[in-house]
Amino acid sequence: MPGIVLPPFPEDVPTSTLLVIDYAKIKAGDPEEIDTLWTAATELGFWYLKNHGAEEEVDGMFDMGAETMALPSEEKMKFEQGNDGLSFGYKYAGSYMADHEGTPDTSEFINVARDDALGWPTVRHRTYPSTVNARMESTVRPFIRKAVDVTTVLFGVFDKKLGLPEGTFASLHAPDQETTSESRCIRSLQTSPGKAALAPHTDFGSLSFLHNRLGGLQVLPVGSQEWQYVKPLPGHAICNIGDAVTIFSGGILHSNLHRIVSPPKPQTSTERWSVAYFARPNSAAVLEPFSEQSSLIAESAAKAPEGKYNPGVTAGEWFARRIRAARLPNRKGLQSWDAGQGMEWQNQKLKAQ
Ligand SMILES: O=C(O)CCC(=O)C(=O)O
Ligand SMILES: [Fe+2]
Repeated sequence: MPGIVLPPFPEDVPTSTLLVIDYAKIKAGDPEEIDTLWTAATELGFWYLKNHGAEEEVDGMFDMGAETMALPSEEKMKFEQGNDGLSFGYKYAGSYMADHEGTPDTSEFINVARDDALGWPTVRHRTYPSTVNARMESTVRPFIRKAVDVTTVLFGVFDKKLGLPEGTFASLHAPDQETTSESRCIRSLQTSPGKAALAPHTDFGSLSFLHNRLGGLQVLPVGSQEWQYVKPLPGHAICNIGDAVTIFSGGILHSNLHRIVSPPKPQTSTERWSVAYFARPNSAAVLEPFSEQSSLIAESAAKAPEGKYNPGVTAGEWFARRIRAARLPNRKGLQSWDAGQGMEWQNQKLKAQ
């Protein structure tokens, strides 16, 4: 959104200090930068990423999101995700639960499957609104390609640090394998004070590459009782670890709880938009620690309570279960809320209320 001056992020709200990682240095193999990335990925599980080289594509994605959300509701609803565990397509605000009481969320999404964007014009999963199709080649595919490159480089660091054979994580995110990986544009509508626009959750997949212009994203660091804002920094992406990578690493890499609330004053009445890419494992990959390939992982997994990192499902099944459980029309009381929130939720449930 070039040219639009946004109100500043305030100085007087609790704010998380994320480490800043220089992607150019990571790519060049800088050992100090790699160590800082490792600290970020194993402690908070969130970090800023600068010099990622995707700014132009990200701007295009914000435009695509705005064009799509401006379509008449009945047009968007032709591409709605439904209640069967699919996340590609349009999600209307109010289709997810924002809390355990079943309050409707206030975030609207347009998600495009990696496989549909890379395979365009062949339809691999589903079709999309005209505004997405019009930008599939000029915007969506280039953004997804950049995001795939960035996440692949970061996965390479995780292979090395975890003592895994080179290419382990890359082959779990192979371009020729079916995946739930997707791009997302979000419009979050204002909520009443104290209510989330998107419920507390850990991300389902492997690694998220997020772009914010306004505040509203909050993290709940382990051991903290207080939600902390993540301040958007121009040109910096926000990256975070998802549950699948926590499982594969036997808990070494950390997926942290986060949520969206209304932007803090003086940003509150400005409409909030985000753009993201979610790298997720091949749908057929079984979610379990790579204990046989790495003694570090074996050691860490052995310390965890029985079954914690062995959900006994594939990445595709895990993902569909969580999406189904997040949908308000599928609500069956507290149980379905819990099932939708992910791994960290099980540990920090009480704190997050
Ligand atoms: O909009 C944001 O800042 C975060 C979105 C998010 O957490 C998600 O879509 O999983
Ligand atoms: Fe998230």
